[in-house]
Amino acid sequence: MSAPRLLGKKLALTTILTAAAALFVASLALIVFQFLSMRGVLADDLRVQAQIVGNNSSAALLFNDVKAGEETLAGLAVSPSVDSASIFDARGVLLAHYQRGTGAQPAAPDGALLDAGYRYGPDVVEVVHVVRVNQQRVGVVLIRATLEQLFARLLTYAGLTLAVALASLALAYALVSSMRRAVRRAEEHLHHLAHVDSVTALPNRHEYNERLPFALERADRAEGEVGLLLLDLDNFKVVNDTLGHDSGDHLLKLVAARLVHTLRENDIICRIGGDEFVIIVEPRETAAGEPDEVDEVARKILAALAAPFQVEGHQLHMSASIGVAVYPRDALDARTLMRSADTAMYHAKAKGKNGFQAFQPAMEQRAQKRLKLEANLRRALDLGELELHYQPQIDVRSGRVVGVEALTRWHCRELGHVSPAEFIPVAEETGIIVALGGWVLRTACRQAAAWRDQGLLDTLVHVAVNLSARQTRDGALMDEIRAILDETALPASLLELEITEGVLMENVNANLDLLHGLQAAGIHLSIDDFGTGYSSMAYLKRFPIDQLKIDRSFVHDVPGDGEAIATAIIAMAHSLQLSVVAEGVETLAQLDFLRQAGCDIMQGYYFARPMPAAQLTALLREKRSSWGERA
Ligand SMILES: Nc1nc2c(ncn2[C@@H]2O[C@@H]3COP(=O)(O)O[C@H]4[C@@H](O)[C@H](n5cnc6c(=O)[nH]c(N)nc65)O[C@@H]4COP(=O)(O)O[C@H]3[C@H]2O)c(=O)[nH]1
Repeated sequence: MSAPRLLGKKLALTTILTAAAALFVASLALIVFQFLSMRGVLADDLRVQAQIVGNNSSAALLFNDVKAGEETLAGLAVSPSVDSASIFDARGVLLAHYQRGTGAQPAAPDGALLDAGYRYGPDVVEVVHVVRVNQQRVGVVLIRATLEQLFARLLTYAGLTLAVALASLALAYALVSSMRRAVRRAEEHLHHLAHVDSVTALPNRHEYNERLPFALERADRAEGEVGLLLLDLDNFKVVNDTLGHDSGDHLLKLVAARLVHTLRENDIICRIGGDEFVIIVEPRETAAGEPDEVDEVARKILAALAAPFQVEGHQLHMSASIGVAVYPRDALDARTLMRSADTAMYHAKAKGKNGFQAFQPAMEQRAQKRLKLEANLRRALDLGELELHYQPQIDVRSGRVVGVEALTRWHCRELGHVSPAEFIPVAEETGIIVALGGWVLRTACRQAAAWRDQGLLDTLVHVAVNLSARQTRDGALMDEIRAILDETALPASLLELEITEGVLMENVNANLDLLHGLQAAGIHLSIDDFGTGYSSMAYLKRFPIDQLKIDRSFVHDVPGDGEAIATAIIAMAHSLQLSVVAEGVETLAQLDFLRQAGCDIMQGYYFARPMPAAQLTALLREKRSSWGERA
């Protein structure tokens, strides 16, 4: 039995014992009081009877009439408590006597009794009455009553009192016990709510916070280790957003059940929030050469999650990213251990998800670097450190510039030149992208409007701007774009928005609404990095898009391994009446292959690198139609 329960039981017992003692003392006082009052009533009654006998026996005393005296006393036979009664004359000589049953004849009352008029013995009451005629004492009546009957009644009374006391004690005990049970149930329920996750029935973050230090203490005593695995489901948000929260919860339950089924009983599995789980593993000692047990657990989990989940009629493929940190190797306390696992998890995500990463100290340095980058990025806009460069897109058939892609450049005072591939993801995670994306849109539209005003857009049909995932989720995006187009007076048809295939597929339904809204506004839509986001023809048909951009990685591999994919993408795009842009074209061989495969537009270092607006303005002024040659 647990210590608080034992204490609770002891407390209840003490309460009951105290109540019993109080009841006992109260009952005893009641009984004594009852005894005294009953004895008082009896004495009063005897006094009245003695007076009556005295009044009736004055003649007998005056005439020494024994018979008359005895007749008077005989009347007392009706009083069951009267044991004996006697009449003495003035000299103290017995005149008449009445005795119930057998008993010794009493002596004449002594002076003390005569003075007091009554006397209590252990089991008798004696009452005397002095008989006077004309103020002369002619005799004394002595009545003696036994207390036996009073005791018998007192016994019944005490029995009743005891029975009532015991019954109330039993009732009190039953009440206290049922109250204790109710309180215990309430406590257990509260404990359950506070420590157990209501969706998966796994221990929650609170419980995790309590259990991890214990595991670390055990490891200290046994000079062992504790592995902490931080697991984050990949793209769980997509399930929540597309199938609804009930399906999301259902999936979490299934994931939890699979974890429980896969792991050992003494591994502690907790859900610490959203789609995050932690597993505390206390590994056995592994011999040299044996695989690390904690890493093995991570592999087992990934394998277990690989099979699809059936959620309300849908077959869902889930994966997870796991960060692993080991105490005391990677951290010396619970908080740092969690931070290390988190850093490792972040790296697992960055490495393409569906994998695990064990913590390495270098990761911490990278995390510090990232923090520095974030702090600088927050100031970049205000300090005017950002600039847009523009990279031309060339129509393969006409050799003219038909578009430019706006790409952000950041020259940080502290960190020097930082690549957008590095800072855009940070801007995404921190939300800075909302302000940054707005600035890019406004600057690109302003520049395009300026080129238009200068008559430089005769061949240029679009200025392309990248939209990040966070921006697509921003409900205010449509209004912001409209406001920017109004402000810069740029026709919507000159603006092209590029959304990566991965972002588009993250939340198909919400993005469909957004794309329809953008299309209705007359904005050109292009899918960036196509071929990497697993979208199917069925999805593509549903999206109101104008153009696909073949991902750089495939272009890099043509001629060669990328040929089949590039050809397939071009064929598929054309069958859907979409134009195709190949990005990252660096060589003549790539250009030739893509031209022959039917690619419409190309972009890459072969033609021109991204350049500042002024430089592109000069190039546009030349109105060159020979972009097909090198820039
Ligand atoms: N190796 C090679 N690379 C070429 C060639 N031609 C162009 N590139 C580079 O390829 C990237 C094309 O942009 P992206 O796919 O949209 O990929 C972009 C885009 O996803 C993101 N990004 C850049 N600017 C912005 C922005 O303003 N907003 C958002 N949301 N993302 C941006 O950062 C990514 C990287 O941008 P950059 O470093 O400017 O890199 C650019 C560009 O400089 C080539 O022939 N060879």
